[in-house]
Amino acid sequence: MESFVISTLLLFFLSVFFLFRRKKYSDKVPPGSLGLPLIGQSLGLLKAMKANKVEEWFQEGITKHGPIWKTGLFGYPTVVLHGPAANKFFYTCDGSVLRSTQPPSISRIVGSKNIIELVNNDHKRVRGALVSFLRLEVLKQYVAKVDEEIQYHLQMHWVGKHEVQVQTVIKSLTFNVICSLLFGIERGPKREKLLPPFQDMIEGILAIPINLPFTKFNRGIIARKKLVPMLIDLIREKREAIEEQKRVDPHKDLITSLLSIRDNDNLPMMSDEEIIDNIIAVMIAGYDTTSVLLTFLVKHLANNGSIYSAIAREQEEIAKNKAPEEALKWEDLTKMKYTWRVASEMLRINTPVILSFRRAVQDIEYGGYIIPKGWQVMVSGSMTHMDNSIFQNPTMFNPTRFEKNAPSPPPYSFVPFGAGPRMCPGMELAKMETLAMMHRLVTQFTWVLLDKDGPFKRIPMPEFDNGLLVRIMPIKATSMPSEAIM
Ligand code: HEM
Repeated sequence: MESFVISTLLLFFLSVFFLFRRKKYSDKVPPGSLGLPLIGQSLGLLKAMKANKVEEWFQEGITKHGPIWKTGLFGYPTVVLHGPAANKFFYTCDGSVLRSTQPPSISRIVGSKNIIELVNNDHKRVRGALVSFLRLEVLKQYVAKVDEEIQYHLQMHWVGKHEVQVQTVIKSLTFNVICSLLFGIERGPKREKLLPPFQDMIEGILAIPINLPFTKFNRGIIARKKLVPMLIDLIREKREAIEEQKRVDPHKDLITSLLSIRDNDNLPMMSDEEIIDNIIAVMIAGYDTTSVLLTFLVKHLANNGSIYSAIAREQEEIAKNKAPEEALKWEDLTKMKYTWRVASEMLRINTPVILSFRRAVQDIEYGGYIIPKGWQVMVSGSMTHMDNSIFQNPTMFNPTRFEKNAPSPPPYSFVPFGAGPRMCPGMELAKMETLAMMHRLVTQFTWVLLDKDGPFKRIPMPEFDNGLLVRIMPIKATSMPSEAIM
């Protein structure tokens, strides 16, 4: 209760403060209306997200005011920006000008030292440590490990089943890949113990931040308290293994890598607190995003026999040159060019992370306007993805846009993974997981949607009604359908 009262008072004082600053800059801030104090136009945006109409919501603002406009969102006056130049400004601005932010309720669950909260040198240091494991040269050696998790997943959730709730089960796959690859936790009771607090944390992050007993937010805070001792034990075990064995591969898993990495004075690059908050951040950042991409692909392939068949032909060609049980290798993934073009087009048309936020650290001049210090700045990558001056017929699903000889989209117009110093460090892992899963799926199954259009809401990540229910049919080893998938 106490924290609810404090948050309400804080928001009240913030709105009085911003009201005062609005007066100071009233002739220089972008056009638009901040709406009601605190609420602004948050309800309209949330409604548009639920109806999957965020682009329409944006377009309405652009039509009324142009590509730079102001509104009130989630307790803050907000400047909304649109276009590749705006994306460039947003994604490449120094942290001392535009700062990455999360609502305080999120950092309470994820931890105050998580990468999204960090700026300048601290951000560079922690990001460098994460990327030293998540970079392609290191990940390449783990293709077989990811593939092994996928094959186990298919055995557990697909083989012998008639119906599958795709999004629901694929979330368990992304959780298991993270546990295996990033945390080095083998399948079994230890991994299973992590899942309930992790799920409560995710729900807490997405919930209204009211900390009362039995609210989802409260459960998220309690879940963090349960998870942290487990992570402390894990860190202790890994540290002991490094000390005892002396020659432990620093790239054995992400935690071992973060513990092994040293600065120029041979001191640990990250404190244990930073390691904890950032493994939680990576867990959360890599869970929903990749599962959403895979779910959209399954949905699209159910409705589009020719794209399914083209992917299946590419994957069969790869499978033909391997022994039946042989694991996928990095070289196999490099041959999945068409499959990745389809995934890229899916990322364009159904961008998993649709809104990105920053906060102005100082008064900023942009596009002839002032963005006052403390105001929020928001872009939507999806808006440039759907801009018909950049992508012709933007609503048409057309993977040939990403062919080698097709003209590349202008810089900062295709940004499903963001761009600049905060560009997604998990991109290569997401790509690896997506390609390996598509290989295993199309070489073993065909499927049809049981919910006609596979509707979904953004809350804020896309959530499919019924978890995207499909009927699946196994493919006999040698009989690949040549055209449609029934
Ligand atoms: C299809 C899958 C994914 C998509 C579409 C995606 C998208 C994004 C986007 C757009 C950002 C930048 C947000 C901003 O600048 O405001 C981001 C950041 C981030 N992503 Fe991903 N992501 C995906 C998968 C992953 C995975 C698998 C991991 C971890 C293994 C991950 C870890 C992170 C982290 C740690 C950040 C923060 C980076 C920083 O602040 O420097 N992501 N992601």
